[in-house]
Amino acid sequence: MSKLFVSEHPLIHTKMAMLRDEQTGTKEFREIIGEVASLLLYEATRDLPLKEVQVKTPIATATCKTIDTKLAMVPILRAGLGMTDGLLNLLPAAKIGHIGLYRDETTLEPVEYYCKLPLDIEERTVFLTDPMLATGGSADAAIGFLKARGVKNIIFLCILAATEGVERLQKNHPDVDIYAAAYDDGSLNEHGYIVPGLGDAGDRIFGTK
Ligand SMILES: O=P(O)(O)OC[C@H]1O[C@H](OP(=O)(O)OP(=O)(O)O)[C@H](O)[C@@H]1O
Ligand SMILES: O=c1cc[nH]c(=O)[nH]1
Ligand SMILES: [Mg+2]
Repeated sequence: MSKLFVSEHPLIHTKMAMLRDEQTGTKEFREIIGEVASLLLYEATRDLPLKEVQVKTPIATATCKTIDTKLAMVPILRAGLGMTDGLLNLLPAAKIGHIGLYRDETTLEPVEYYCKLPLDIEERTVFLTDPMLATGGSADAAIGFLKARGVKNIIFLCILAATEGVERLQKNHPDVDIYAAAYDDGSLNEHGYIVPGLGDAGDRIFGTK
């Protein structure tokens, strides 16, 4: 079964409290989403492979280590975009793909409207990002697209995960580790929203409601 990492870091706890607060406005919400995404990526890159390199310092040659895999970020539009700048702060050379999905409000099923991925995506370790993992339908479908393109190493990063979504991903994609800044262990409400959650992440990031 895949790993579920849920952060217990005091910085993330504090920022999650601000994200959950209904009084937090768009500017601050967007900034904090980026900060939490960076902190989460720090954890999610911990096990990446390393290679030795020789670096000439002003004094002598040092044996150093650098990441030994090609990387890509793939945000699930639209809300996943809110995490991208935070990730690029740590890995500015990563390639970026986009998968456009929205969740049908009635059926809660994901509807695809866009997909553009780096040509060599199958050679890359892919960080798939979406702030919210609710029913898991959107992440499940996005992982399916990546696998259909031959991607073998996928790590899913989200700000808030719910039990239903985690169980769905672990059942359908046991090879994909999940990194969440927080986890809400309860049922979704009648509209498929995470409880207590943080509301509609896309609307809060982009100020559309
Ligand atoms: O786990 P699920 O039940 O699929 O729900 C999560 C999805 O719902 C939200 O997207 P939404 O459909 O609101 O689109 P948006 O990002 O354009 O706001 C969120 O950003 C996820 O993509
Ligand atoms: O709670 C939820 C569930 C799905 N999408 C969101 O933005 N929030
Ligand atoms: Mg939304």
